[in-house]
Amino acid sequence: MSAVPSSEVSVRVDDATADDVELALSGAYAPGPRLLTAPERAAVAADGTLPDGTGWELPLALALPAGTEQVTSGDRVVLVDSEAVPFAALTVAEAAEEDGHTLLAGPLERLRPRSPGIFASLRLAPQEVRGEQGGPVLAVPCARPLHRHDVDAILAAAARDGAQVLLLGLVGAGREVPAEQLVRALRPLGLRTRLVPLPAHPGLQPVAAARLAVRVAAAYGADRVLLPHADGLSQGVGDGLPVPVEVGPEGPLPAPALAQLLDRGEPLPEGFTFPEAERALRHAHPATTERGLVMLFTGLSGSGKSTVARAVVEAVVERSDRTVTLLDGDVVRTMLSSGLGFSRPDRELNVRRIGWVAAEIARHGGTAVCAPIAPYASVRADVRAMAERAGAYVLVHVSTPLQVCEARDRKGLYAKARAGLIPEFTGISDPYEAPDDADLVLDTSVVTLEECVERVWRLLVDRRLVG
Ligand SMILES: Nc1ncnc2c1ncn2[C@@H]1O[C@H](COP(=O)(O)OS(=O)(=O)O)[C@@H](OP(=O)(O)O)[C@H]1O
Ligand SMILES: Nc1ncnc2c1ncn2[C@@H]1O[C@H](COP(=O)(O)OP(=O)(O)O)[C@@H](O)[C@H]1O
Repeated sequence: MSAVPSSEVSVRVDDATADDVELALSGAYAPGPRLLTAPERAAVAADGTLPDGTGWELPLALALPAGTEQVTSGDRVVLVDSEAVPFAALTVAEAAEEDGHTLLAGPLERLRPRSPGIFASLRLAPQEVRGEQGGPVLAVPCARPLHRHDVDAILAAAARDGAQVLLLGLVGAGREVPAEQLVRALRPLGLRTRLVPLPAHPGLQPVAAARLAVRVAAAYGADRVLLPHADGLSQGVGDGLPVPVEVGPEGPLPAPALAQLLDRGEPLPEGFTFPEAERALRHAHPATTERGLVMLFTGLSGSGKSTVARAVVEAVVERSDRTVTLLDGDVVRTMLSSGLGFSRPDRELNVRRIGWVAAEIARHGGTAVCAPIAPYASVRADVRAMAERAGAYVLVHVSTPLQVCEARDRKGLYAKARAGLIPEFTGISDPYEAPDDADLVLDTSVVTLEECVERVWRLLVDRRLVG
């Protein structure tokens, strides 16, 4: 039995961290079920080994979210996933300050299983997969559909070595192709497929990411590994691991050319891929004219956000096949954000909610047009991140000067704000942080409504967001 912890806090972790913890707990990660200490992380980052010489790439630790009570060595931290399941616990061995964050290290233990997710039967622990087969195993870690030339190379390599093929569909957080589409693309190949929740690690160098995939494949029982689309990365693997065979680098259609055809919704070259792979790709990467879209109009009260946004919605509906939802300030504040006021936390929550709903609309291929003041740059950055994960994002700054907005004073609010009757009024007694990342700036004191609409439309046409 473990010692009684000095204190216990709960920390909600993002999906990528939860996936990493899951792999550490399942035995797929070389350091075992634990998060790495500062010296270990430094060694891993510097030369791809733990201090004891074991090869390892991932400097896995837990950043304590801002606002969480401080923890120290000996405390227990319960990790809660995005479905609110307290699935693991960390006994803190080290709490180190790094780049303004507290990074926690120490042993992990499982508290309860996480929701297995879709295709649960394909998600097995390394030891279960290792127990499934005899003889040599050629593993192929894949994060995107395999095309004909990949499959030809896989089958040739397997035949050469008399090996069975094991497709490891990498499906963790941040992956380009969602799990369901990857499985649909891989299944018809008739090869043994297992899903591994290895998230994308944007901080890792490509060589390190490739090595990590090879190590995880080895943990799943592979003695040979094939990296599709590896583009020379396998040169850097070595280290006593199965030497990966490479397909590639790109096959007959380089990735940028493939992306361009998908962007334009044009046909792929005859015989390049399988129908299921093409379907999966088009689903994950729709033509730009069919991709979800979030447009955010930001600006002072009275700047013209609602007026321009409404006119843009009408133009988009009249001129394109897009279906549009207008998240207008009034509707949002009476429905989605009813009860919220205008303090900084309330405004942040209001704008985040708008961004979340808009991103969901975009995720399903729709168009969301939003027109809140959205005065804070940090929250607009969050909205941009949510939207870009789901589709395209366009930020329009309606930059009409304060004096003009105040002179318009359609709702009589500026007069009240000046009289001190409305506290925290944007532009008068509350800040507005003008964006420096706007795609378009419209000053409605000098640009007519018709011209505003045409400028937005031209931007959409230039970006191929409307056909
Ligand atoms: N204190 C204060 N500051 C700014 N605005 C105020 C305030 N109190 C009420 N209103 C009215 O609320 C509208 C702004 O709401 P938003 O949801 O767009 O604001 S925010 O993005 O959450 O900051 C805004 O509407 P618009 O004129 O359409 O922008 C105002 O009419
Ligand atoms: N070029 C223009 N574009 C948009 N609105 C304009 C323009 N010129 C004048 N206006 C007027 O400015 C006011 C803007 O109000 P509104 O669209 O509700 O702003 P917001 O949503 O930013 O508070 C409206 O009365 C509108 O008729």
